[in-house]
Amino acid sequence: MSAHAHDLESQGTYSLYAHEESVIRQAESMLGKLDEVANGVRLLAQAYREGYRETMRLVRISDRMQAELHAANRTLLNQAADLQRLNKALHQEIERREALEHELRRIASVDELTGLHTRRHVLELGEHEQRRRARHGYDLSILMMDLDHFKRINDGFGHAAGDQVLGDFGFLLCSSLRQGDIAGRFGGEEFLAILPETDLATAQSIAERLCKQVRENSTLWKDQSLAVTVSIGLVAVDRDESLECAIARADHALYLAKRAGRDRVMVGSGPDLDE
Ligand SMILES: Nc1nc2c(ncn2[C@@H]2O[C@H](COP(=O)(O)OP(=O)(O)OP(=O)(O)O)[C@@H](O)[C@H]2O)c(=O)[nH]1
Repeated sequence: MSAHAHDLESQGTYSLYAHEESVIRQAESMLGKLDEVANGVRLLAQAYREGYRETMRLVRISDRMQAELHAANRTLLNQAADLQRLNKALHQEIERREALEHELRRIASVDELTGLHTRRHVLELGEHEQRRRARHGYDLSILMMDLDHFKRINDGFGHAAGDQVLGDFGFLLCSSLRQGDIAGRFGGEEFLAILPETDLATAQSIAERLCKQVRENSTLWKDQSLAVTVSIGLVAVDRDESLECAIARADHALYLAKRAGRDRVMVGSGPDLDE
């Protein structure tokens, strides 16, 4: 025993296993470090799990958003197809209305029986002509015509025969006027012609010629020849006179033609002399 060991022993603190204890202490210290490492690994694993959970949450949100976007896209496509269908239907409806409007305008302006302008339309065109003439100062004449004893045609041969006579007169009137003249059916068997750039003398010769043509032509109706004549009242529209006044004067001249025996042309008096 060394003197030092002897001293320690004598003090009662000497350990026989000092070396082993040192090894154990080192091992314990290592175990402590291993614990620290294990704790670190646990923390890392925890962080990894949380990160993974967050990633999965984001993936789920992204999937949901994608599905929603897909659905929204499908809805938009459906809506676009609906809009296209609606647009097509609207176009068809617009076209249908335009055709209807066109047909209504045609019905309102063309007399079915004679192919001439209707009363309303011939008046519109006459007003337009009167305004044009007021600006440019050319002559303007009007003829008011009425088939004579027309009732006899209807009564004797039937309404359809009367319609045929009216149609034939419309055709004759149209073909005896110039391009630019305006002819309309004013009432049942009454007609109005507006002759722009035509003075009274020219209008009179046109009216006389028409009177003669009607007299010389007849309507063929079921192997029968239906003769008819026409009476005509004629005026030259005065400067600043309204179309309405001029028509009233022509109507009065027509009345005088009827009273004088029909089948003739009567020239109306001037607006100042006309009562
Ligand atoms: N067929 C047919 N007849 C019509 C039409 N519109 C009117 N009328 C007839 O025309 C005839 C006109 O007769 P009135 O007004 O007495 O005149 P009118 O027999 O021509 O005798 P005046 O005018 O005096 O020469 C009536 O019988 C009406 O029924 C029509 O669109 N078609």
